[in-house]
Amino acid sequence: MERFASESEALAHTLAEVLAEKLERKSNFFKENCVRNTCYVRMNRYPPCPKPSEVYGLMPHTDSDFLTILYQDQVGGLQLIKDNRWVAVKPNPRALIINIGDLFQAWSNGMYKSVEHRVMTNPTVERFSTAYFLCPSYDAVIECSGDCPSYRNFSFREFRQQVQADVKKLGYKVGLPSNQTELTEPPPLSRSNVPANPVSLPPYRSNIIILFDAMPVFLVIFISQSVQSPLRNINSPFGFHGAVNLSSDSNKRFVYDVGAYNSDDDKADQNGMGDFLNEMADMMNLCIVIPILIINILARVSICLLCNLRKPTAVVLLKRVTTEVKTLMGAVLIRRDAEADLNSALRPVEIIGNLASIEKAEKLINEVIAQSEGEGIPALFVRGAPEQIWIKVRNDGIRETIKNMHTKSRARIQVVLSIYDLK
Ligand SMILES: O=C(O)CCC(=O)C(=O)O
Ligand SMILES: [Fe+2]
Repeated sequence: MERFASESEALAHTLAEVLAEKLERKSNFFKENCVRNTCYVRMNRYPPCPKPSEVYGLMPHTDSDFLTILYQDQVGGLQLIKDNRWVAVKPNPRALIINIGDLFQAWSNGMYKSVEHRVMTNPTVERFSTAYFLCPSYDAVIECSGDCPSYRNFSFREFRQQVQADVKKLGYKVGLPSNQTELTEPPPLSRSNVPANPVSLPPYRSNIIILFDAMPVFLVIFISQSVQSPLRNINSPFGFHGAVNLSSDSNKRFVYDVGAYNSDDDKADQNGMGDFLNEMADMMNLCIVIPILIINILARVSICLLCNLRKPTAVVLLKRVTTEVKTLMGAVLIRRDAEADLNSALRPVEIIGNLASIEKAEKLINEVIAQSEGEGIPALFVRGAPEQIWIKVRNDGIRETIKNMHTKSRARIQVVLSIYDLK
C-alpha cells in the first residue's frame, strides 16, 4: 500500500502537470496544494452479491477530486458513461485507470470532464479495487481557467460541504458551482422523450452543454510504463482500454464496502477521510441487504487492521448504515416529513426499478392521484437513468400511497425533498 500510495502520488502529480500544460496553464498549483495529508488512498471491497441485477457495487458518481488513480482486480464491474451508454472497463492487471474528477473539470473550465462511473456487483466473486485521490487542502481555491469561466471560484472545503449537503438532502451530487447564480429547471421530459439509455447527467445544471463538448476523461495507462514514464502515454491518452459494452440492468441497489489507508491518518483524518466516507455512506442510499451487511462488518474490520488504520472510520459508517437499514425493511425509503416541503401540495417521488416495475408504479401513482382528486396526469421529469424517474404526488396520505405502490409494483420508491417550488 505504501508503494501504491507513493507511486500513485508521483504519477498523479505528473499527470496533473501534463494536463495543465495542455491547457497552457503552467502551474505549480498541484505541488503546492495537493500534498501528502490532503490526498487519500481508498480500498474498496465488493462482496459477492447473489442478486447482482438488484444491487449496485457502487452508485453512479463522479469523483470529487482532481484525479483518481484506480487499480482494479480481475473481477470486473467498473463501468463508465461513454456516448450515452454504460461501458465496462475491462480489467487488465497491467493497467491503471485514471479518472478525472470534478475539480479538474472546474479548473480546466470543462475541457476535462469528470466522468460518471459505477460498479456492478458480481454474483459469486468478491472484488477489490484501490484508488488514490489527488485532492487539495480544504482551503485551496479552485479557479476556473479561461476568459469565459463556467464555474465560479470556490474552495475545496466549500465544494465538499456542498456535495455532502446535496447527497444527504437529495441523494446525489448537484455538481460544480456554476457561474450562473440561478439554477434553471430543465423542461419537463415526458416518458416518450426519455432516451433508451441516457447519460445520467446531474440534473438542473445550466452548464450541461459545455459538458457534452468536453474532452473524454478516462485514461488507461499501463503500469509497467506509467510508473517510469507516464508522459510516454500522454501522446495518445484518451481512449478506453478494451472497453466492452454492457447493457446495464436496472433495479439496482447498493452494496459497498470500504477500507481506508493513509500513512498520516491522524493528521489527515481531521477533516478529510471521514468526510469521504460519510459522503459514501450517504450515497449508499440506504439499501443494503442485511446478510451482506453482516459479512461486511468482518471484512471492514479486517481491512482496517490490515492497513494499520488506527481510527476505524468504516465502523462508524457501518453504524449509520445499520440504523438506516432498520428503517428500510422492504426497501422502501420514505424521508421524514420534517424534510419535506409541507407548504407545497405536491412532493416529488423517486422511483427506482426496472422499466416494467416503474411503469407499474407510475400507473399506480396516476391512478391514485386521479382517484383522489380527479385531477390530470402529474408532471414527470427524469433524473438520471431510465430506471429513475421523478414524479409529483400529493403530500397527504403519502405513506399509504408509497406503501401501496411498492407492494404492488416492487419498484423502490423514495420520497425526497423538493428542490424547486413544485406547484
Ligand atoms: O472500485 C472501482 O472500480 C471504482 C471505485 C470508485 O469509483 C471510487 O472509489 O470512487
Ligand atoms: Fe469513483
